[in-house]
Amino acid sequence: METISQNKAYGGVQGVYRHRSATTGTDMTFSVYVPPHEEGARLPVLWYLSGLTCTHANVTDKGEYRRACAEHGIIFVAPDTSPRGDDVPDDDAWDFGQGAGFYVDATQDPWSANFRMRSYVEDELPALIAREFAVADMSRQGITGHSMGGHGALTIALRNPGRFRSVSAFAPIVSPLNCPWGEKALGGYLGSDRAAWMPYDACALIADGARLDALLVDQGDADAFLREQLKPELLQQACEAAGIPLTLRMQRGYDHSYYFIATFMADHIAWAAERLR
Ligand SMILES: N[C@@H](CCC(=O)N[C@@H](CS)C(=O)NCC(=O)O)C(=O)O
Repeated sequence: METISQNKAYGGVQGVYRHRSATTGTDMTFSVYVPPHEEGARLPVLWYLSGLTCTHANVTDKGEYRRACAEHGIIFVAPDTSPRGDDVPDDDAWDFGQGAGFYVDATQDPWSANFRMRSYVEDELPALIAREFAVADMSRQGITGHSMGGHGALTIALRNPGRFRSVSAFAPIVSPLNCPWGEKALGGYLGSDRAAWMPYDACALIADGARLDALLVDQGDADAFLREQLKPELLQQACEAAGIPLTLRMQRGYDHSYYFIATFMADHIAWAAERLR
């Protein structure tokens, strides 16, 4: 692992790191904020998965998470959203290819060689964090994310029961089976057999028996993607039918941007802190 930058912030260290990923076959960049702590302390880890077009840098620059992470003693990890590079397949559209990995392991050519973000985020990066950051207590993990990253957070938590004590999301894609972004991405990465998409659909996973202890979702009602892509009512119905306690907060006047995320970031960190103590 190579250190790209380290800056003191709120008494802790905001770092950006790069490593060679065996999973994606590319270099991958991610950011980690380690709050101030006593020597020898072990701190919980909150994963933040980003949305379409993002790298680690969007939330690192605009997410305003460091003050709350320092207050609660939480490590904040932000991976990239896809493999990148001149040798990596891409698409002209902003919602497919590089910057749009959808946290799936692609099975279709030409994507399957590099686009393995499920395995990267579920397996390789957690192992690297555990190895390189002695302060990280991997028995206390939480996960959150935005939009495509909210979809990633929900599906990864639902597929890995017991791993995340805290789950939340900002304006998540809740059912890729039922929105244009999802149909395009999962169709492209996984092929036309929709049964293969099921492990990547939060609502389908819940209908199939997957459970969460609790879930916090913030959604702006002025989000331009709300009605066509995000459809929180589908998650609400799935959670109601399954008895999953969902706190869905429709936030009046907020859009899809990092101004919205930054406004409610401290609430999500407090939500995680309560469950990661
Ligand atoms: N095409 C627009 C819309 C895509 C969009 O809103 N992406 C969200 C995630 S789904 C985002 O966080 N964009 C980057 C940013 O706001 O910093 C863009 O390129 O930003």
